[in-house]
Amino acid sequence: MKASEVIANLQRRFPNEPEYIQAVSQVLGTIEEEYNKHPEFEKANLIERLCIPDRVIEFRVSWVDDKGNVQTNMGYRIQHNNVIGPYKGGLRYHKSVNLSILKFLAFEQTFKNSLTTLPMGGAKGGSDFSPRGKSNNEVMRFCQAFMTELYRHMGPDEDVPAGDIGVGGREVGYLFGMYKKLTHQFQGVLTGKGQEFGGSRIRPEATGYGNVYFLCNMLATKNIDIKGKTVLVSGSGNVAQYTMEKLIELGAKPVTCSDSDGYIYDPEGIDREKLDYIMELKNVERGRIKEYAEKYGVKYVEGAKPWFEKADIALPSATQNEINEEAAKALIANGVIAVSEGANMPSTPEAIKVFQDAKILYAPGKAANAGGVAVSGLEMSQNSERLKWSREEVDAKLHDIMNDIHANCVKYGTEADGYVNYVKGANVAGFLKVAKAMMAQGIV
Ligand SMILES: NC(=O)C1=CN([C@@H]2O[C@H](COP(=O)(O)OP(=O)(O)OC[C@H]3O[C@@H](n4cnc5c(N)ncnc54)[C@H](O)[C@@H]3O)[C@@H](O)[C@H]2O)C=CC1
Ligand SMILES: O=C(O)CCC(=O)C(=O)O
Repeated sequence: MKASEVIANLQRRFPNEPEYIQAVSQVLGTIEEEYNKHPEFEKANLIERLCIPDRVIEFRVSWVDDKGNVQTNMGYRIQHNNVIGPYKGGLRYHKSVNLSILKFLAFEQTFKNSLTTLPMGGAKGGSDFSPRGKSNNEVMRFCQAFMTELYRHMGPDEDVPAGDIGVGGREVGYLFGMYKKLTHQFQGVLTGKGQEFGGSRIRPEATGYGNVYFLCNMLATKNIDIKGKTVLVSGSGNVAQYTMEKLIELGAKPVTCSDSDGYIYDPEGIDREKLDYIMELKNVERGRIKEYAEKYGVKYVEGAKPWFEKADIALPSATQNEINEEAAKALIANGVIAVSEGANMPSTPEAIKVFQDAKILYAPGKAANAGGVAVSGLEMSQNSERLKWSREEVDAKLHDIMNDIHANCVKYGTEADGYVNYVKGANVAGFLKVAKAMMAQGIV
């Protein structure tokens, strides 16, 4: 396989899908050498079958807003690969959602899920519907309309969606209710469910906690303690909130967080009380992060990202391509020692190069944020056995999984000079498991 030729071919076939091509390019560039050690892969044209999703489902969603107007949105589900388990991955509701973004996310999910050690294939879905500014009733009607199409493609052994940007506990609840109504089945077909109806303990916390556990593993390779470190966090949604919670618990100091309008900088640190305020503001009142700055009298920067502030560590937890080359250079110039991605693909290829050239600790999302889907996998296990595990049990398993992913990155990513290329490590480890399963299952 020649990575550049495969990428050029995909670019020709999918000319309007830049995020998808970006994600594929990142992976192919790092697995090429390993792939070419296996002539049987090339003979089976494994790479093309792995890059192109198994299935793309696209549908119209019609719903009625509070004023009685009929609205339409697009709905999608990308079932990327199910060789190691049922399709699994979140749903994103955001006005920017399109095929390119969902195809990149589904592709990444396949490798991420492989890394978790659990039997889950990769998928992603969502809609260009934005819950922002909508009433609860509008969100409910939209979720119900979305499910009237999606339910045909789901099942506990077929495809198990969950949350992502714009889809949290509220949306998962409405989606689950409609699935149950349509099918008469109470099944583990969605994860991130409420604690009262089959949700796993620690699932809401898992992505953020898992990212901090992964970060601690990276720091440990340099004998660095997280205690006392200042941290730039972006986003203020699910991942950002529980990232900050774990940082505070471990004695680190988050000093920024953001939303799509801007970021706040609190040099004293966001403590437990201030985090409770953010959770209330974002999860209940659905307000803007600017209000934090007004309440606590700190700096708010409109229309900007937090990467130009000084800190020891950066944990991007908002969205794709939120750190560009210029921001990466600023982070390095300001002395950042580690970047660990809570979001999916938040760093551009140019930014990643800056981090790796500077030889800082840098973890890609598919390794560092895999704790969320891992606990989703544990939720599926609990649903299957009709049991609910304790917080301690789930957290211990999450710890083990993040340790295992870190060890695999070190195994496959350590370079001749001892530097751990976590991108290569994660991609090769994730790839090998999927590739071996594909070979065993024939050309299907
Ligand atoms: N929820 C989960 O379990 C997992 C989420 N992720 C990734 O983490 C990231 C955040 O997801 P969640 O916290 O679940 O979503 P969320 O909807 O709870 O929060 C998203 C946050 O990002 C901000 N944001 C969204 N688009 C933005 C933009 N264009 N510019 C600046 N800020 C923007 C929002 O204002 C919000 O604060 C996404 O990249 C998602 O794919 C990754 C693994 C699992
Ligand atoms: O929990 C899940 O199934 C999906 C999580 C997710 O969307 C992600 O890992 O990006």
